Amino acid sequence: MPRYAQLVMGPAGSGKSTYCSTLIQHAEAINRSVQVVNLDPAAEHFDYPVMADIRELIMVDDVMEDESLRFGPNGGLVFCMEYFANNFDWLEESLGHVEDDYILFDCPGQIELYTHLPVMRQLVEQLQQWEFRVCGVFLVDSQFMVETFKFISGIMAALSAMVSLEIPTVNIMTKMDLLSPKAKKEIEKYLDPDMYSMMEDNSVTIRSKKFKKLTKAICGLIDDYSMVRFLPFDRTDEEGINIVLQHIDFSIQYGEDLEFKEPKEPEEEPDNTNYDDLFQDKVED
Ligand SMILES: Nc1nc2c(ncn2[C@@H]2O[C@H](COP(=O)(O)OP(=O)(O)OP(=O)(O)O)[C@@H](O)[C@H]2O)c(=O)[nH]1
Ligand SMILES: [Mg+2]
Repeated sequence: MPRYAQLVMGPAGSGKSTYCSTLIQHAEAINRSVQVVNLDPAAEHFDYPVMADIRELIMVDDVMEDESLRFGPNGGLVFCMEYFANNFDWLEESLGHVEDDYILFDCPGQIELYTHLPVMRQLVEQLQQWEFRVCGVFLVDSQFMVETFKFISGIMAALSAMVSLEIPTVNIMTKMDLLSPKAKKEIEKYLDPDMYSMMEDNSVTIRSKKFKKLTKAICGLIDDYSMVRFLPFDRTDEEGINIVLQHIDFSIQYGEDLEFKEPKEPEEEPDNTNYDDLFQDKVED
């Protein structure tokens, strides 16, 4: 039986930990078992119960305080993640071997982890060896997406994660609840973007010919291959959260191998039910 994992990624402060805790609450409400593993060795606050916490293995503060290493916060994080990659047996022990497990991995926000460092890919390969089906969930803050150029750089970040990890990826625009109704309307065009017309709208503001050409080529590439779409995520909207979850479940075929469970019997049957009435057409005299 497979197990299922979401790698929750995205730039610093994009809402990864909030996404995890929102999803945990949603899963509880719909009676589904979902657990979280914190993979951020610099995490200070999160409000979900963890199945495992990388800080039990290594913490950024300890690495930064080490006199022989002398790392700053970013170098310290990279050191921690490399240490983690050399100690996957810690993760294996913490995860145990439960079939049908569904686990969210709350990852750190340093973008270099998803662009050129090998650790996230090594993690994916390791999880796959443990029979996990892994979906990447890439979060981008909607506050930064209301302008075309910010949007293109958000897409490029999501794309580099997709290309370097080679797993199905669902891209999510977070913090939709903070947008005004006008901004919400404005952002709709970014969810399933028509890059060519977006480019046309903004090309007037680009003065350099070469830069215009490059931006056009990038937009064309994104559009031609329909490579990036975003799903809106509003933590106050249960229906929207459900749609996001359905997309992710579909990409890792969650539910296909689950055994059918009998629905719960109602506590008490109404004693005036006449089943013959329900199943037979009544003939009126
Ligand atoms: N209103 C609102 N605030 C949000 C939402 N998601 C995150 N926030 C706020 O944004 C800030 C950062 O959220 P986190 O969930 O900690 O972001 P993160 O991506 O885990 O951050 P790092 O782990 O530091 O990279 C917090 O103050 C959250 O309360 C959201 O959907 N709506
Ligand atoms: Mg976080």
